[in-house]
Amino acid sequence: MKFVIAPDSFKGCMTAKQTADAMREGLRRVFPDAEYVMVPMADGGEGTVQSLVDATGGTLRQATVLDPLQRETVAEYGLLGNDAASGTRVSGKVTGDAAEADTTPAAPVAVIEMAAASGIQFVNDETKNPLVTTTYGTGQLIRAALDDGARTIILGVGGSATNDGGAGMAEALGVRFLDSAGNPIPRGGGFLDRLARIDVSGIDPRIAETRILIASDVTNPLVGPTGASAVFGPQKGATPDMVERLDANLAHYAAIISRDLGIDVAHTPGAGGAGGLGAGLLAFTKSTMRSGVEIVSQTVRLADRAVGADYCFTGEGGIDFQTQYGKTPMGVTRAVRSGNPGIGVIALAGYVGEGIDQLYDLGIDAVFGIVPSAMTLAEALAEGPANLARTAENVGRLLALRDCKSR
Ligand SMILES: O=C(O)[C@H](O)CO
Repeated sequence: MKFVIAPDSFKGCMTAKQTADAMREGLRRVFPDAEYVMVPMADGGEGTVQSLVDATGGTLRQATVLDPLQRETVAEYGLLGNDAASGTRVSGKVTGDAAEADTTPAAPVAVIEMAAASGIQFVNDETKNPLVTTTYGTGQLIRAALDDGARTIILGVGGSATNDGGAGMAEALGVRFLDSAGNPIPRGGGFLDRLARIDVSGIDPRIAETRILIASDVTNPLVGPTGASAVFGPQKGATPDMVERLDANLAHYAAIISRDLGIDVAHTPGAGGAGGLGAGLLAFTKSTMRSGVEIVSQTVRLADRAVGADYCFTGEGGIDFQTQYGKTPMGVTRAVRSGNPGIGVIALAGYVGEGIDQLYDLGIDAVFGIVPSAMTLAEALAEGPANLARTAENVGRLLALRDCKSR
């Protein structure tokens, strides 16, 4: 028997690696001699750095950067390791779009979550203010990864405190945003109306050799009623007046980008991710926007690793109808089925919500909740690993029975 174990984290309870370990522990009680292919997963959101570092035997790195309010903080990012896919080095070899730009095959691949430097967790009800928050720290993280030699960067976009169109990120990489007198404008989305000219002559030359894979959590455009400011501004503290001002500023920013760089970012799907960081990345770097779980699946070569497997166990803290929209269990299902159409896919979750029957139609064979009885959230979190292992064991018992009967 061969199992692929490819879950996301159970947020607040277990990392993806701990989740995978608990699943394997349960299955091992039934199938002690089975082969287990361990692939901790993520969808580009929180936990992506940890999962990819764990999946590839990579390293966690730290850099001192500015948080969204321009206070110094230490943020983590990752460099992928060599043992992603059955010992095959991942270095610079993300298949698909990234491979084309991979001018330095031996260069490490970095993984960054923008929220590590510019996330909403850095502000509170008193300090959140998307007029002034900046993605400068995300640019500093990119720089740190370049210093490490990375020329392919997987960048998780989302969970931000910012609405600056990625101008802060670009500034940290050497782009200058100037007013009509030729002076730099202040950082923050509230000041982009002062932008008269963009000067890219000082951009870090390594950016031209670097492919950035944007793993965005949304497909919203930069501006308009479904844009960054209107949809995500309020959660960052924007009042209706501020939303209007921020949206107008991003439209002005997009117009100057179009005039000075010849790139249209106003309406590109995903450009509105993380307060328009998606737009800034598309404008100032060699970036490609992709589904986060697809990027992660390709990076760890999940489809290849599922060849010959009987079952794939995946899962996430919560599973419901939204799982079909780019969440890890769905992405894992697509990836393993592409390499192995006959594989059985079983999803385990802490919470099972409405609409999971849609997932059956999309290829997930069965979904199981792991909580055995009514309990508080604190209890469910504390007992998560044991509950998960027990559920995996019980599903394993069913599989063993089926196996036995079919013989
Ligand atoms: O950071 C944000 O604005 C949201 O997560 C959407 O990307």
